[in-house]
Amino acid sequence: MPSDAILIADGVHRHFAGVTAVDVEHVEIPRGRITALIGPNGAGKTTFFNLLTGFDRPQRGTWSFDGTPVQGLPPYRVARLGMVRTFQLTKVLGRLTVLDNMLLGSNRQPGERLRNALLGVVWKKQDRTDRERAREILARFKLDGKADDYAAGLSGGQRKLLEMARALMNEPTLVMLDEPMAGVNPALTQSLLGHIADLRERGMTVLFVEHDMHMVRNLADWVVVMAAGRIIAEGTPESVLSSEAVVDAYLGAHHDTDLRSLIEEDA
Ligand SMILES: Nc1ncnc2c1ncn2[C@@H]1O[C@H](COP(=O)(O)OP(=O)(O)OP(=O)(O)O)[C@@H](O)[C@H]1O
Repeated sequence: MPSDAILIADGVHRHFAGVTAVDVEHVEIPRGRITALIGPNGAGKTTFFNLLTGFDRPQRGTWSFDGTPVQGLPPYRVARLGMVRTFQLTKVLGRLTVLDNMLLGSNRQPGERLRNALLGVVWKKQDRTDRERAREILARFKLDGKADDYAAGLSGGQRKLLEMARALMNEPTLVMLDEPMAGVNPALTQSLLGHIADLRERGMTVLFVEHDMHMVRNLADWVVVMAAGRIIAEGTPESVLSSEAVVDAYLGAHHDTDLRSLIEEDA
């Protein structure tokens, strides 16, 4: 599918003391689409996310985002280019308010904030713009009523929503979500699905890691499968989920998602 790729990675290799975590020869993520990165536990999905976004360094490999080489850049510079990610375990700060968590997502650096604070009027204008944007996004995620509450009081699902909302403060073009549904109760699942689909409607590209095959089926335009660090298959959800290699990769790892029954459901 990727005739127009927003992210292209080549020869990315990361090992930890003899264990190969990531060994990706080549992968492309299509622009403006939702791509699911799936694979059994320990396949290397989170490590690959960490490498791409500068939170970890590979032993070798190159990748580019929107034509710009990104390898070697620290996370904040990757984010400034428009490539943002969320974490499997949310990094929401409980002792800050929901609104302050959002302001931390703004791509202004603390130093920049300080410098601008000394400039008075300029800072006030930028701060007001950031706050307006934060409230606007919170309203979209139905968290505006909680803007002044401590984030510690949010449920697990609301934290996931807040983390996604915060990622949007940077006006990203690529949003990478690491297991957005993990720990989310069924009441919020539908709303999260809607928010992810909405990102695509707004022209963003989404790459998400997920174990829930119903979600992959419902949401993804394209699926990339990892096993033992390598990309073993890619294609549309229908073709990938009926591939024997994919089923073997999951069942071989005794994965809890019963892919075989999902496939039989379709037959
Ligand atoms: N910091 C680390 N030190 C040592 N080994 C690591 C480290 N991070 C990851 N690994 C190893 O790398 C491999 C890939 O792990 P990773 O967490 O990327 O897989 P994953 O596909 O995200 O798994 P899951 O679906 O369970 O989150 C595993 O064997 C893991 O034990």
